[in-house]
Amino acid sequence: MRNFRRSVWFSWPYRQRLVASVFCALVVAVLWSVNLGAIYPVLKLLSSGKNLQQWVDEEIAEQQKQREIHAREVANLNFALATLETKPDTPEREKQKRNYSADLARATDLQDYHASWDYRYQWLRAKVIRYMPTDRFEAFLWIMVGVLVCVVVKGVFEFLHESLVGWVTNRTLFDLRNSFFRRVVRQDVRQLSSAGTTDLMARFTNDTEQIGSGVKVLYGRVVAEPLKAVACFAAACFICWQLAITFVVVVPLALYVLMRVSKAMRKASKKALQRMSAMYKILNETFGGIRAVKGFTREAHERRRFRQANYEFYRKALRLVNIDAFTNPAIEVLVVLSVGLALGAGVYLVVTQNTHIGIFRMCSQPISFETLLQFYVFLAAIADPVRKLSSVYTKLQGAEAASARIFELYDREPTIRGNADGPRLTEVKKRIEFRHVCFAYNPAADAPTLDNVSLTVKAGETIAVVGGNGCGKTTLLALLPRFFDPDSGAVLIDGVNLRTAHLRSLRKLIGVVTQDTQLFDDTVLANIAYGKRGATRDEVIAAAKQARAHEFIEKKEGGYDALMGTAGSNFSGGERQKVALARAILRNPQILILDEFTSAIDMQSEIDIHDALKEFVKGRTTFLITHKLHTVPEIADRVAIMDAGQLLDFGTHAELLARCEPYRRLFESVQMWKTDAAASGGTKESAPLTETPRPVPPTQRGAA
Ligand SMILES: Nc1ncnc2c1ncn2[C@@H]1O[C@H](COP(=O)(O)OP(=O)(O)OP(=O)(O)O)[C@@H](O)[C@H]1O
Repeated sequence: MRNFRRSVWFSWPYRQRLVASVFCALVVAVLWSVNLGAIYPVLKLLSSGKNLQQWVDEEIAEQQKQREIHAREVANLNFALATLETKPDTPEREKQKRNYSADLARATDLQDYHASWDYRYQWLRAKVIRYMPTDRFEAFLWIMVGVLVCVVVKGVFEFLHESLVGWVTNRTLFDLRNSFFRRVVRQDVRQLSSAGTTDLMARFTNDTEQIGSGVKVLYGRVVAEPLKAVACFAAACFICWQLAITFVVVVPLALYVLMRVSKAMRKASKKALQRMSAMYKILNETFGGIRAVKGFTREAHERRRFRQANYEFYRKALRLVNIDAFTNPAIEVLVVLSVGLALGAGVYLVVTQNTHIGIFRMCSQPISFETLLQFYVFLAAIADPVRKLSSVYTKLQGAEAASARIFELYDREPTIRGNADGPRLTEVKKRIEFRHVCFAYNPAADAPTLDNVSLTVKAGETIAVVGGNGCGKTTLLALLPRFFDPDSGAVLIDGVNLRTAHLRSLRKLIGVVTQDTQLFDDTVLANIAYGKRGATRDEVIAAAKQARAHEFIEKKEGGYDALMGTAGSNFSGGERQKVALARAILRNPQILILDEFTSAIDMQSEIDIHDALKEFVKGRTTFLITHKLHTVPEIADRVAIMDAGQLLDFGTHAELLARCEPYRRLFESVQMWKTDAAASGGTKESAPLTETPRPVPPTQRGAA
């Protein structure tokens, strides 16, 4: 339960409310046993043929009579013992002395017992029964009214208890979710992509809900139900503690059963939560990619996948249900066994009117039928809270499994640290340098994604990064904002190793526009303003104009206040890219990374955007990943050509055309493709780089 204890710790700030809830539970427990205790006087009224005053007076007289009898017995035994002391010290005298002493202890005990009951009846007579009507039926009605009042008061305290527990539970979850979010969002890209979005969502929703049920039963039932049981047990002990003790002999067995069940429950809960995560994943993939599903008519395939995941969850959930279902009857059998043991002993005492069972003294005087019945009512009343507690245990185990999943991620320390004391980067003065950089997403399994890449870019340059699919262009530039750190080698800005630099200052220097635009379900205005904290509407509009987005935004119903939909789904791919570009422009970054940012933009807009960019990139260092090589000469100062994680060559367009065979072939093929497209009606907008260039020997590589 270590993990669940950590979840519960989030309630600590609200301990005062918890204490108040425990007080309410205590009042409820006391009133619960008081109500049950009303059975005894009612039985007495019915069975004895006397009113309450007569009954209590008779009881007082009886107790006093018994007390006097035992007091006389004590005096006689004391006298006998004193007489024995005067006789010679023989074994016979010692034996007699022992017998007398035992009798004296018993008689003193009985004298005290009757004295205490005398006192209790006297108290009852003076404080309660004195005010009761002498008519038996009227007295019964009074008792019933008393019970009703107790039930109403109990109801009020029950409500307060539930309400306080509900408040603390929800507040605990609120804080836990916030804290969990804070911890997770700090983690770096590699850690978050390994967890997977849907699994994370499942942990935030389903798992925290499960913890919520655990916390609720902990503060609700785990506190209130034992208090009820304890109150009833105390009342049963008040009647006859020896009989009550026989009730608890089964407790070790019950604890053993609960322990076994808890272990099974914890395992089953963990598996069920994992299956639930898997189901979330399929739902997310299917509905997130619904166009692909429908376009490729894969509904049946998705249905099968979902059915399988759903079936797996159903099986695990069924196991949970079975364990839970087993707990209740098992505990009930044990409770009935305990009640049966205590009741059996009580019935024996009533039937035989004995005070002993074998050598054990069970009570000081024979038990009446009414007393046994009242005793049984208290024991039976313990069964209800105990039964409720048994299901609590299974819930707590579920919460432990969920907490384990939450804290597994919660405790993960980010590998990329903020470097609060590191040098702050405010601008790029001289150069950005990739120095012998090697990187693999999974160093144990994969070949390196980047293999000894060295590249030096002067401040203010625009660099086109080109190469075939999967050659490592995006990965290389992801090292710049430190989405990842190189496995070996270093990335430096003006000689400062980025590993040591102040992370926030570094990221503030950079604006990124990716092909996958990553927009939020908010207004256009909010999406563009995301790039700069506190941006005004005018600034947003100016940025949108530069990104050639203003026109289509104005045409949209709602203009800048139009909602973009989930991941910008209310807008076309090209429009989304223009909004993402406006966001980066608004940030006014020193370093601009444009990763195939015009892949979905039409030819005319692309020409417009390039015109705008020519102005915008002045004074900034810009990296442009592109497959559209025909745009390279007009916008890029130099070109880096990559293949299979290696830098093939680096130089100006003219230099590469002259010395880099793969680049020349690529460029020529793009030119040919463009000419063909123009001849066939010009329907093709731009020429993609389809051919992966062959590596050239290192001697031919351009120096950085
Ligand atoms: N998160 C990831 N985990 C594991 N491997 C990855 C991950 N992202 C990319 N890769 C792999 O790393 C290699 C380089 O990917 P990268 O995205 O850098 O290529 P790219 O040159 O930008 O490709 P493209 O032109 O298609 O965008 C690819 O083989 C890709 O499969």
